[in-house]
Amino acid sequence: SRKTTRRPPGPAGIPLLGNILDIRGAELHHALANLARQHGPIMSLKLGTSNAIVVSSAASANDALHRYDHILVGRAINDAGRVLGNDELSMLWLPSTSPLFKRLRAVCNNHLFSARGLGATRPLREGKIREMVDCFRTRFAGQAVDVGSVVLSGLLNMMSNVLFSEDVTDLGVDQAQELQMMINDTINEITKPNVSDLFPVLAPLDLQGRRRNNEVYLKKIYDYMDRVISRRQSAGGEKKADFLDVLLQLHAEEQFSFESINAFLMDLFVAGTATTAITVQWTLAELLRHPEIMSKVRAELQEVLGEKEHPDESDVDKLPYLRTVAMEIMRLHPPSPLMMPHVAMAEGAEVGGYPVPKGTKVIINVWAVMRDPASWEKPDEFVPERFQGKGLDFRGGDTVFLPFGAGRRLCPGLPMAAKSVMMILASLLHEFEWSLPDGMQPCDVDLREKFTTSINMVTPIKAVPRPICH
Ligand code: HEM
Repeated sequence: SRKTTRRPPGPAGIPLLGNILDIRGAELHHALANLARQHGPIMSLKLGTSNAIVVSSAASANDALHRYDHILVGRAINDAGRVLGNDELSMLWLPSTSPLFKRLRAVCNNHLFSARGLGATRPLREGKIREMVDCFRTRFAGQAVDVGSVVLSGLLNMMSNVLFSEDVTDLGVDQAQELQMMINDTINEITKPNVSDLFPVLAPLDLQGRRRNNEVYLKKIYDYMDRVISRRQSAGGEKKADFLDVLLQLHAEEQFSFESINAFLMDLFVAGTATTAITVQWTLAELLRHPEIMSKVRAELQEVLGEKEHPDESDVDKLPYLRTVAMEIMRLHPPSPLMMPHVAMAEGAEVGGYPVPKGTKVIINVWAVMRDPASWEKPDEFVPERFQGKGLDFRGGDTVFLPFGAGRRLCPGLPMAAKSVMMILASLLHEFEWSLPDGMQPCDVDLREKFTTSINMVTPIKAVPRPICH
Protein backbone atom coordinates (compact mmCIF):
# COMPACT_ATOMS: atom_id res chain seq x y z
CA SER A 1 0.00 0.00 0.00
CA ARG A 2 1.05 3.62 -0.45
CA LYS A 3 1.06 4.04 3.31
CA THR A 4 3.98 1.64 3.77
CA THR A 5 6.29 3.98 1.87
CA ARG A 6 5.04 7.27 3.29
CA ARG A 7 5.68 9.10 6.51
CA PRO A 8 2.60 9.85 8.60
CA PRO A 9 1.21 13.36 8.07
CA GLY A 10 2.51 16.14 10.29
CA PRO A 11 3.10 19.87 10.52
CA ALA A 12 5.53 21.25 7.92
CA GLY A 13 8.19 22.58 10.27
CA ILE A 14 11.06 24.91 9.42
CA PRO A 15 14.62 24.18 8.37
CA LEU A 16 16.97 23.13 11.16
CA LEU A 17 14.46 23.42 14.03
CA GLY A 18 11.79 21.20 12.46
CA ASN A 19 8.61 21.42 14.54
CA ILE A 20 10.08 22.80 17.74
CA LEU A 21 8.12 26.03 17.40
CA ASP A 22 4.87 24.10 16.82
CA ILE A 23 5.02 22.55 20.28
CA ARG A 24 5.87 25.67 22.23
CA GLY A 25 3.45 27.75 24.24
CA ALA A 26 1.07 25.12 25.64
CA GLU A 27 1.72 22.21 28.01
CA LEU A 28 3.43 19.58 25.86
CA HIS A 29 0.64 16.94 26.03
CA HIS A 30 -1.92 19.62 25.08
CA ALA A 31 0.23 20.99 22.25
CA LEU A 32 0.71 17.50 20.81
CA ALA A 33 -3.02 16.72 21.14
CA ASN A 34 -3.91 19.99 19.35
CA LEU A 35 -1.56 19.15 16.49
CA ALA A 36 -2.95 15.60 16.30
CA ARG A 37 -6.44 17.04 15.88
CA GLN A 38 -5.20 18.69 12.67
CA HIS A 39 -2.85 15.98 11.38
CA GLY A 40 -4.27 12.72 12.69
CA PRO A 41 -3.69 10.10 15.39
CA ILE A 42 -0.37 9.04 13.89
CA MET A 43 1.65 12.15 13.25
CA SER A 44 5.24 12.82 12.17
CA LEU A 45 7.33 15.40 13.94
CA LYS A 46 10.86 16.55 13.36
CA LEU A 47 12.57 17.64 16.57
CA GLY A 48 15.84 19.21 15.52
CA THR A 49 17.64 16.36 13.75
CA SER A 50 15.56 13.53 15.18
CA ASN A 51 12.40 11.98 13.76
CA ALA A 52 9.45 11.20 15.95
CA ILE A 53 5.94 9.92 15.55
CA VAL A 54 3.19 10.86 17.96
CA VAL A 55 0.50 8.30 18.70
CA SER A 56 -2.87 9.67 19.88
CA SER A 57 -5.46 6.91 19.41
CA ALA A 58 -6.14 3.56 21.03
CA ALA A 59 -5.68 1.65 17.76
CA SER A 60 -2.28 3.16 17.01
CA ALA A 61 -1.23 2.71 20.67
CA ASN A 62 -2.16 -0.96 20.29
CA ASP A 63 0.22 -1.25 17.32
CA ALA A 64 3.02 0.47 19.25
CA LEU A 65 2.61 -1.27 22.60
CA HIS A 66 1.28 -4.71 21.66
CA ARG A 67 1.85 -5.63 17.99
CA TYR A 68 5.31 -4.11 17.61
CA ASP A 69 6.19 -4.03 21.27
CA HIS A 70 9.23 -6.24 20.57
CA ILE A 71 10.72 -3.57 18.28
CA LEU A 72 9.63 -0.29 19.90
CA VAL A 73 11.35 -1.02 23.20
CA GLY A 74 14.29 1.38 23.32
CA ARG A 75 14.41 4.75 25.02
CA ALA A 76 15.36 8.14 23.64
CA ILE A 77 18.15 8.93 26.06
CA ASN A 78 18.57 12.60 26.88
CA ASP A 79 22.06 13.98 26.91
CA ALA A 80 21.69 14.88 30.59
CA GLY A 81 20.47 11.33 31.28
CA ARG A 82 23.84 9.90 30.24
CA VAL A 83 25.86 11.28 33.13
CA LEU A 84 27.67 8.87 35.46
CA GLY A 85 26.78 6.08 33.01
CA ASN A 86 23.22 6.23 34.35
CA ASP A 87 21.74 5.29 30.97
CA GLU A 88 23.60 1.96 31.16
CA LEU A 89 22.39 1.20 34.68
CA SER A 90 18.89 2.57 34.99
CA MET A 91 15.77 0.54 34.23
CA LEU A 92 14.13 3.73 33.01
CA TRP A 93 16.69 4.20 30.22
CA LEU A 94 17.86 0.69 29.28
CA PRO A 95 16.19 -0.95 26.28
CA SER A 96 13.99 -3.76 27.49
CA THR A 97 16.09 -6.17 25.42
CA SER A 98 19.16 -5.59 27.61
CA PRO A 99 20.18 -8.41 29.99
CA LEU A 100 20.53 -5.94 32.88
CA PHE A 101 17.00 -4.60 32.25
CA LYS A 102 15.67 -8.16 32.34
CA ARG A 103 17.46 -8.89 35.62
CA LEU A 104 16.20 -5.67 37.21
CA ARG A 105 12.66 -6.34 36.06
CA ALA A 106 12.82 -9.93 37.34
CA VAL A 107 14.01 -8.77 40.76
CA CYS A 108 11.14 -6.27 40.88
CA ASN A 109 8.59 -8.85 39.83
CA ASN A 110 9.85 -11.59 42.12
CA HIS A 111 10.68 -9.67 45.27
CA LEU A 112 8.83 -6.35 45.35
CA PHE A 113 5.65 -6.59 43.35
CA SER A 114 4.71 -10.28 43.35
CA ALA A 115 1.72 -11.29 45.50
CA ARG A 116 4.23 -12.80 47.96
CA GLY A 117 6.46 -9.72 47.99
CA LEU A 118 3.51 -7.41 48.50
CA GLY A 119 2.14 -9.69 51.20
CA ALA A 120 5.44 -9.50 53.06
CA THR A 121 5.51 -5.69 53.02
CA ARG A 122 1.79 -5.23 53.63
CA PRO A 123 1.99 -4.51 57.41
CA LEU A 124 4.81 -2.05 56.82
CA ARG A 125 2.99 -0.27 54.00
CA GLU A 126 -0.26 -0.12 55.98
CA GLY A 127 1.67 1.24 58.97
CA LYS A 128 3.29 3.99 56.93
CA ILE A 129 -0.07 5.00 55.44
CA ARG A 130 -1.48 5.10 58.97
CA GLU A 131 1.35 7.45 60.03
CA MET A 132 0.51 9.73 57.12
CA VAL A 133 -3.17 9.74 58.02
CA ASP A 134 -2.32 10.42 61.68
CA CYS A 135 -0.26 13.38 60.54
CA PHE A 136 -3.34 14.93 58.91
CA ARG A 137 -5.20 14.30 62.17
CA THR A 138 -2.62 15.58 64.64
CA ARG A 139 -0.97 18.37 62.63
CA PHE A 140 -3.55 19.65 60.21
CA ALA A 141 -7.04 18.97 61.58
CA GLY A 142 -9.26 21.96 60.81
CA GLN A 143 -6.56 23.70 58.74
CA ALA A 144 -6.15 24.13 55.00
CA VAL A 145 -3.30 21.81 54.05
CA ASP A 146 -1.49 21.04 50.80
CA VAL A 147 -2.74 17.45 50.61
CA GLY A 148 -0.30 16.31 47.91
CA SER A 149 2.78 17.38 49.83
CA VAL A 150 1.86 15.44 53.00
CA VAL A 151 0.92 12.40 50.92
CA LEU A 152 4.21 12.61 49.02
CA SER A 153 6.21 12.69 52.29
CA GLY A 154 4.28 9.65 53.51
CA LEU A 155 4.95 7.81 50.25
CA LEU A 156 8.66 8.62 50.37
CA ASN A 157 8.81 7.03 53.82
CA MET A 158 6.73 4.08 52.67
CA MET A 159 9.06 3.48 49.73
CA SER A 160 12.24 3.97 51.78
CA ASN A 161 11.04 1.53 54.42
CA VAL A 162 10.08 -1.09 51.84
CA LEU A 163 13.46 -0.65 50.17
CA PHE A 164 15.85 -0.17 53.10
CA SER A 165 13.95 0.13 56.40
CA GLU A 166 14.64 3.81 57.07
CA ASP A 167 12.55 6.99 57.05
CA VAL A 168 13.77 9.64 54.63
CA THR A 169 11.49 12.50 55.48
CA ASP A 170 9.74 14.21 58.40
CA LEU A 171 6.01 14.00 57.95
CA GLY A 172 4.16 17.23 58.31
CA VAL A 173 7.08 19.53 57.50
CA ASP A 174 5.54 21.75 54.89
CA GLN A 175 8.47 21.81 52.47
CA ALA A 176 10.41 19.43 50.28
CA GLN A 177 13.18 17.64 52.12
CA GLU A 178 16.63 16.37 51.22
CA LEU A 179 15.95 13.29 49.07
CA GLN A 180 12.80 14.76 47.56
CA MET A 181 14.67 17.91 46.56
CA MET A 182 17.46 15.90 44.98
CA ILE A 183 14.94 13.86 43.00
CA ASN A 184 13.11 17.02 41.89
CA ASP A 185 16.40 18.60 40.81
CA THR A 186 17.40 15.69 38.58
CA ILE A 187 13.91 15.33 37.05
CA ASN A 188 13.77 19.06 36.32
CA GLU A 189 17.19 19.08 34.72
CA ILE A 190 16.50 16.06 32.52
CA THR A 191 13.14 17.34 31.32
CA LYS A 192 14.18 20.90 30.49
CA PRO A 193 14.62 21.52 26.74
CA ASN A 194 18.25 20.98 25.74
CA VAL A 195 19.86 21.91 22.42
CA SER A 196 22.17 18.93 22.89
CA ASP A 197 19.15 16.64 22.38
CA LEU A 198 17.92 18.51 19.31
CA PHE A 199 21.35 18.68 17.69
CA PRO A 200 23.52 15.85 19.07
CA VAL A 201 26.50 17.26 17.17
CA LEU A 202 26.49 20.10 19.73
CA ALA A 203 26.26 17.78 22.72
CA PRO A 204 30.00 17.84 23.56
CA LEU A 205 29.66 21.60 24.18
CA ASP A 206 26.80 21.13 26.69
CA LEU A 207 25.79 24.71 25.85
CA GLN A 208 23.12 25.01 28.55
CA GLY A 209 25.09 23.12 31.17
CA ARG A 210 22.34 20.54 31.62
CA ARG A 211 24.79 17.63 31.68
CA ARG A 212 27.07 19.33 34.18
CA ASN A 213 24.15 20.21 36.45
CA ASN A 214 22.62 16.77 36.31
CA GLU A 215 25.95 15.20 37.12
CA VAL A 216 26.00 17.19 40.36
CA TYR A 217 22.40 16.21 41.21
CA LEU A 218 22.81 12.53 40.37
CA LYS A 219 26.06 12.35 42.31
CA LYS A 220 24.24 13.67 45.38
CA ILE A 221 21.60 10.93 45.07
CA TYR A 222 24.24 8.24 44.54
CA ASP A 223 26.15 9.50 47.60
CA TYR A 224 22.90 9.38 49.58
CA MET A 225 22.30 5.76 48.54
CA ASP A 226 25.98 4.93 49.23
CA ARG A 227 25.47 6.12 52.79
CA VAL A 228 22.38 3.92 53.13
CA ILE A 229 24.37 0.91 51.94
CA SER A 230 27.34 1.75 54.20
CA ARG A 231 25.08 2.00 57.24
CA ARG A 232 23.72 -1.46 56.47
CA GLN A 233 27.18 -2.90 55.98
CA SER A 234 28.55 -1.32 59.13
CA ALA A 235 25.65 -2.87 61.05
CA GLY A 236 27.80 -6.04 60.98
CA GLY A 237 25.72 -8.09 58.58
CA GLU A 238 22.49 -7.50 60.52
CA LYS A 239 19.61 -8.60 58.27
CA LYS A 240 16.43 -6.51 57.98
CA ALA A 241 14.66 -8.82 55.53
CA ASP A 242 14.02 -5.85 53.23
CA PHE A 243 14.75 -5.19 49.57
CA LEU A 244 18.26 -3.93 50.28
CA ASP A 245 19.12 -7.30 51.84
CA VAL A 246 18.01 -8.98 48.61
CA LEU A 247 20.10 -6.59 46.53
CA LEU A 248 23.19 -7.03 48.71
CA GLN A 249 22.83 -10.79 48.44
CA LEU A 250 22.64 -10.46 44.64
CA HIS A 251 25.70 -8.21 44.81
CA ALA A 252 27.53 -10.93 46.74
CA GLU A 253 26.57 -13.33 43.93
CA GLU A 254 28.06 -10.79 41.47
CA GLN A 255 24.75 -10.09 39.79
CA PHE A 256 24.63 -6.37 40.61
CA SER A 257 27.35 -3.77 41.11
CA PHE A 258 26.93 -1.14 43.85
CA GLU A 259 26.40 1.43 41.07
CA SER A 260 23.48 -0.52 39.67
CA ILE A 261 21.99 -0.92 43.16
CA ASN A 262 22.20 2.86 43.56
CA ALA A 263 20.55 3.46 40.20
CA PHE A 264 17.87 0.85 40.94
CA LEU A 265 16.92 2.41 44.29
CA MET A 266 16.88 5.84 42.69
CA ASP A 267 14.62 4.66 39.83
CA LEU A 268 12.07 3.30 42.26
CA PHE A 269 11.92 6.60 44.14
CA VAL A 270 11.82 8.68 40.95
CA ALA A 271 9.14 6.59 39.23
CA GLY A 272 7.13 5.44 42.22
CA THR A 273 6.46 8.26 44.64
CA ALA A 274 5.30 11.49 42.96
CA THR A 275 3.15 9.53 40.46
CA THR A 276 1.13 8.02 43.30
CA ALA A 277 0.92 11.27 45.31
CA ILE A 278 -0.29 13.20 42.26
CA THR A 279 -3.09 10.70 41.74
CA VAL A 280 -4.32 11.22 45.30
CA GLN A 281 -4.04 14.99 44.89
CA TRP A 282 -6.13 15.04 41.68
CA THR A 283 -8.70 12.77 43.30
CA LEU A 284 -9.24 15.13 46.22
CA ALA A 285 -9.51 18.04 43.79
CA GLU A 286 -12.12 16.34 41.57
CA LEU A 287 -14.12 15.07 44.56
CA LEU A 288 -14.21 18.52 46.13
CA ARG A 289 -15.39 19.86 42.79
CA HIS A 290 -18.07 17.17 42.59
CA PRO A 291 -19.74 16.91 46.03
CA GLU A 292 -22.32 14.42 44.73
CA ILE A 293 -19.55 11.97 43.76
CA MET A 294 -17.78 12.57 47.09
CA SER A 295 -21.05 11.61 48.83
CA LYS A 296 -21.31 8.37 46.84
CA VAL A 297 -17.72 7.46 47.76
CA ARG A 298 -18.37 8.21 51.44
CA ALA A 299 -21.57 6.16 51.39
CA GLU A 300 -19.72 3.15 49.93
CA LEU A 301 -16.98 3.46 52.56
CA GLN A 302 -19.56 3.71 55.32
CA GLU A 303 -21.41 0.65 54.04
CA VAL A 304 -18.28 -1.48 53.68
CA LEU A 305 -16.26 -0.29 56.67
CA GLY A 306 -19.04 0.68 59.06
CA GLU A 307 -17.59 1.49 62.48
CA LYS A 308 -14.15 0.15 61.57
CA GLU A 309 -11.73 2.93 62.36
CA HIS A 310 -9.00 2.30 59.76
CA PRO A 311 -9.36 0.44 56.48
CA ASP A 312 -6.76 -2.18 55.68
CA GLU A 313 -5.64 -3.61 52.37
CA SER A 314 -8.16 -6.41 52.42
CA ASP A 315 -10.94 -3.78 52.44
CA VAL A 316 -9.92 -2.06 49.25
CA ASP A 317 -11.09 -4.90 47.00
CA LYS A 318 -14.58 -4.37 48.39
CA LEU A 319 -14.81 -0.78 47.16
CA PRO A 320 -15.82 -0.97 43.50
CA TYR A 321 -17.08 2.60 43.29
CA LEU A 322 -13.88 4.04 44.75
CA ARG A 323 -11.98 1.95 42.19
CA THR A 324 -13.95 3.54 39.33
CA VAL A 325 -13.11 6.95 40.83
CA ALA A 326 -9.38 6.07 40.82
CA MET A 327 -9.65 4.83 37.23
CA GLU A 328 -11.49 7.95 36.10
CA ILE A 329 -8.83 10.13 37.77
CA MET A 330 -6.06 8.30 35.94
CA ARG A 331 -7.99 8.61 32.67
CA LEU A 332 -8.45 12.36 33.02
CA HIS A 333 -5.17 13.17 34.79
CA PRO A 334 -2.68 10.41 33.96
CA PRO A 335 0.41 11.07 36.10
CA SER A 336 2.62 10.14 33.14
CA PRO A 337 0.76 11.66 30.17
CA LEU A 338 3.44 11.05 27.53
CA MET A 339 5.07 8.08 29.27
CA MET A 340 8.79 8.12 28.45
CA PRO A 341 9.19 8.06 24.67
CA HIS A 342 10.01 4.67 23.17
CA VAL A 343 12.48 4.19 20.29
CA ALA A 344 12.43 1.72 17.38
CA MET A 345 15.39 -0.63 17.93
CA ALA A 346 15.14 -2.18 14.43
CA GLU A 347 13.25 -1.91 11.16
CA GLY A 348 9.96 -3.74 10.70
CA ALA A 349 7.48 -1.96 13.01
CA GLU A 350 4.34 -0.35 11.63
CA VAL A 351 1.94 1.95 13.40
CA GLY A 352 -1.42 2.53 11.72
CA GLY A 353 0.06 1.09 8.53
CA TYR A 354 2.97 3.54 8.48
CA PRO A 355 6.47 2.11 8.77
CA VAL A 356 8.48 3.23 11.78
CA PRO A 357 12.13 3.32 10.73
CA LYS A 358 14.83 2.22 13.17
CA GLY A 359 15.82 5.05 15.51
CA THR A 360 12.43 6.82 15.33
CA LYS A 361 11.17 8.17 18.63
CA VAL A 362 7.63 7.03 19.44
CA ILE A 363 5.75 9.43 21.71
CA ILE A 364 2.52 7.96 23.03
CA ASN A 365 0.16 10.69 24.12
CA VAL A 366 -1.69 8.67 26.75
CA TRP A 367 -3.56 11.82 27.80
CA ALA A 368 -4.96 12.27 24.26
CA VAL A 369 -5.78 8.55 23.88
CA MET A 370 -7.78 8.61 27.10
CA ARG A 371 -9.71 11.75 26.05
CA ASP A 372 -10.34 10.60 22.50
CA PRO A 373 -14.03 11.26 21.69
CA ALA A 374 -13.96 8.21 19.42
CA SER A 375 -13.51 6.01 22.51
CA TRP A 376 -15.05 8.04 25.33
CA GLU A 377 -18.38 9.83 25.60
CA LYS A 378 -18.03 13.38 27.00
CA PRO A 379 -14.32 12.71 27.41
CA ASP A 380 -13.50 15.85 29.41
CA GLU A 381 -16.08 15.20 32.12
CA PHE A 382 -15.41 13.44 35.44
CA VAL A 383 -17.82 10.49 35.36
CA PRO A 384 -16.54 7.46 37.34
CA GLU A 385 -19.67 5.47 36.40
CA ARG A 386 -18.36 5.18 32.84
CA PHE A 387 -16.04 2.39 34.05
CA GLN A 388 -18.84 0.29 35.54
CA GLY A 389 -19.25 -2.98 33.67
CA LYS A 390 -16.60 -2.02 31.11
CA GLY A 391 -14.17 -4.79 32.07
CA LEU A 392 -11.19 -2.42 31.79
CA ASP A 393 -8.23 -2.74 34.12
CA PHE A 394 -4.99 -0.88 34.73
CA ARG A 395 -2.80 -3.17 32.61
CA GLY A 396 -3.51 -1.55 29.23
CA GLY A 397 -4.63 -4.81 27.58
CA ASP A 398 -7.25 -2.62 25.91
CA THR A 399 -5.32 0.47 24.90
CA VAL A 400 -8.31 2.80 25.29
CA PHE A 401 -7.19 2.95 28.95
CA LEU A 402 -3.48 2.84 29.63
CA PRO A 403 -2.34 5.09 32.52
CA PHE A 404 0.46 2.63 33.36
CA GLY A 405 1.46 2.01 29.73
CA ALA A 406 1.15 -1.50 28.27
CA GLY A 407 3.24 -4.36 26.96
CA ARG A 408 6.86 -5.04 27.84
CA ARG A 409 7.45 -1.67 29.45
CA LEU A 410 4.20 -1.65 31.40
CA CYS A 411 4.90 0.06 34.73
CA PRO A 412 6.44 -2.65 36.95
CA GLY A 413 5.20 -0.84 40.08
CA LEU A 414 1.53 -1.09 39.06
CA PRO A 415 0.53 -3.69 41.69
CA MET A 416 1.97 -1.59 44.51
CA ALA A 417 0.74 1.71 43.05
CA ALA A 418 -2.84 0.48 42.66
CA LYS A 419 -2.92 -0.78 46.25
CA SER A 420 -1.35 2.41 47.63
CA VAL A 421 -3.72 4.73 45.78
CA MET A 422 -6.77 2.79 46.95
CA MET A 423 -5.53 2.46 50.54
CA ILE A 424 -4.65 6.14 50.86
CA LEU A 425 -7.94 7.29 49.33
CA ALA A 426 -9.99 4.88 51.44
CA SER A 427 -8.20 6.03 54.61
CA LEU A 428 -8.37 9.77 53.89
CA LEU A 429 -12.00 9.66 52.83
CA HIS A 430 -13.22 7.33 55.59
CA GLU A 431 -11.37 9.03 58.42
CA PHE A 432 -11.95 12.70 57.52
CA GLU A 433 -14.61 15.00 56.28
CA TRP A 434 -12.90 17.19 53.64
CA SER A 435 -13.86 20.71 52.72
CA LEU A 436 -12.45 23.57 50.72
CA PRO A 437 -10.76 26.48 52.51
CA ASP A 438 -13.11 29.27 53.64
CA GLY A 439 -14.62 31.26 50.84
CA MET A 440 -13.88 28.70 48.13
CA GLN A 441 -16.68 27.06 46.14
CA PRO A 442 -16.40 23.73 44.28
CA CYS A 443 -16.25 25.61 40.96
CA ASP A 444 -13.18 27.53 42.24
CA VAL A 445 -11.01 24.38 42.31
CA ASP A 446 -8.33 25.05 39.74
CA LEU A 447 -7.88 22.04 37.46
CA ARG A 448 -5.24 23.59 35.22
CA GLU A 449 -2.36 21.23 34.46
CA LYS A 450 1.36 21.82 34.42
CA PHE A 451 3.54 19.29 32.63
CA THR A 452 7.03 18.20 33.63
CA THR A 453 7.28 14.43 33.37
CA SER A 454 4.01 14.28 35.28
CA ILE A 455 0.83 16.31 35.14
CA ASN A 456 1.01 18.51 38.21
CA MET A 457 -1.65 20.93 39.38
CA VAL A 458 -0.88 24.58 38.63
CA THR A 459 -2.48 25.33 42.02
CA PRO A 460 -1.92 22.34 44.31
CA ILE A 461 -5.20 21.55 46.04
CA LYS A 462 -5.52 22.73 49.62
CA ALA A 463 -8.28 21.21 51.70
CA VAL A 464 -9.39 21.13 55.32
CA PRO A 465 -9.55 17.69 57.01
CA ARG A 466 -11.98 17.24 59.94
CA PRO A 467 -11.48 13.91 61.72
CA ILE A 468 -14.53 11.64 61.99
CA CYS A 469 -14.95 9.35 65.00
CA HIS A 470 -16.24 5.94 63.93
C1 HEM B 1 -0.14 5.95 40.02
C2 HEM B 1 1.10 5.56 40.01
C3 HEM B 1 1.91 5.23 38.77
C4 HEM B 1 1.65 5.46 37.44
C5 HEM B 1 0.42 6.09 36.82
C6 HEM B 1 2.78 4.94 36.68
C7 HEM B 1 2.88 4.98 35.30
C8 HEM B 1 3.98 4.56 34.58
C9 HEM B 1 4.14 4.69 33.16
C10 HEM B 1 3.11 5.27 32.19
C11 HEM B 1 5.36 4.19 32.84
C12 HEM B 1 6.03 4.20 31.46
C13 HEM B 1 5.70 2.98 30.64
C14 HEM B 1 6.38 3.04 29.30
O1 HEM B 1 7.29 3.84 29.07
O2 HEM B 1 6.00 2.26 28.41
C15 HEM B 1 5.99 3.76 34.07
C16 HEM B 1 7.24 3.21 34.15
C17 HEM B 1 7.83 2.83 35.31
N1 HEM B 1 7.27 2.83 36.56
FE1 HEM B 1 5.43 3.48 37.06
N2 HEM B 1 3.69 4.42 37.56
C18 HEM B 1 3.20 4.55 38.84
C19 HEM B 1 3.78 4.11 40.01
C20 HEM B 1 4.95 3.40 40.08
C21 HEM B 1 5.49 2.79 41.28
C22 HEM B 1 4.81 2.79 42.65
C23 HEM B 1 6.71 2.27 40.94
C24 HEM B 1 7.72 1.56 41.77
C25 HEM B 1 7.71 1.42 43.05
C26 HEM B 1 6.92 2.52 39.52
C27 HEM B 1 8.04 2.15 38.81
C28 HEM B 1 8.20 2.34 37.46
C29 HEM B 1 9.43 2.02 36.74
C30 HEM B 1 10.71 1.47 37.34
C31 HEM B 1 9.19 2.31 35.39
C32 HEM B 1 10.14 2.16 34.22
C33 HEM B 1 9.84 0.88 33.45
C34 HEM B 1 10.53 0.83 32.11
O3 HEM B 1 11.18 1.79 31.71
O4 HEM B 1 10.42 -0.20 31.44
N3 HEM B 1 5.83 3.20 39.03
N4 HEM B 1 5.12 3.97 35.11
